[in-house]
Amino acid sequence: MIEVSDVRKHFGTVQALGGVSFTARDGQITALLGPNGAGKTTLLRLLVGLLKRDQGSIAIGGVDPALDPMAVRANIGFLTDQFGLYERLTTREFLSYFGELNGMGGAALRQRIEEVADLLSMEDILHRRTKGFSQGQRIKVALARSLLHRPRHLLLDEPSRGLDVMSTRALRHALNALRKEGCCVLMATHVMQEVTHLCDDVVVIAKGHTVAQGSPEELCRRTGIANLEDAFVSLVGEEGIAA
Ligand SMILES: Nc1ncnc2c1ncn2[C@@H]1O[C@H](COP(=O)(O)OP(=O)(O)OP(=O)(O)O)[C@@H](O)[C@H]1O
Repeated sequence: MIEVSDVRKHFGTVQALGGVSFTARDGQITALLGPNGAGKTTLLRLLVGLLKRDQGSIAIGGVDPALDPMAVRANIGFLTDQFGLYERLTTREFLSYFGELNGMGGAALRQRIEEVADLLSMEDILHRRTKGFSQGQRIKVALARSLLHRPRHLLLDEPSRGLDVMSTRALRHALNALRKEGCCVLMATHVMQEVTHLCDDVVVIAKGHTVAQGSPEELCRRTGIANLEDAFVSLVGEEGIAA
């Protein structure tokens, strides 16, 4: 479970987060929905301990990433927009390397790489060097890396960008499987269709503040608007859109 309470963060005079609070539960996929500049990436970076908050509290599986970042990272998979691939390595070599960094090895690691490749439908690129990979292939490798150590929490920053229809379906299938295993998935996204079809819960943020939290159906009911995209625009308001 991820618990966030009144988290604030400034970069100099820029307020990135001015008070974000929500809970993301185990066995659920929670969407982080907000206009450009709302603070989604900043929040994810705070959650994994890459940034330090100015104020508020964060607990990932009960642990504060500011106090024990290593314990939190052992329990978290993080997909950012920086994939950090090593282009001279094949996908399998890259995953082996990061598996070993996470204390895995031998037959167990080899088997886990096959499992993750199967989950993400990426068997065809396991033997290839990552140099020249398409955007979708790069995302798959980075996602595979974040899943190798079976994290209980998965943080994804716009995971479906650049994915074709088949890869998007493979991603959805993988996220559904992780949800069934009880994983807590938090996903920043702009794709309303993905939120409607995949997410149990939605946290709406605008200008660094939580605006609403609820299932897609609840948000539609609350706003009296049948379509999630229109409900989102109504919750955020014209002010948030211009942020
Ligand atoms: N390192 C930084 N230095 C200065 N300002 C920053 C920094 N990182 C983020 N910001 C600012 O904080 C605010 C939130 O940015 P953030 O990247 O978290 O938004 P986002 O919701 O992820 O946006 P997008 O959907 O466009 O990716 C923005 O105004 C951004 O310019």
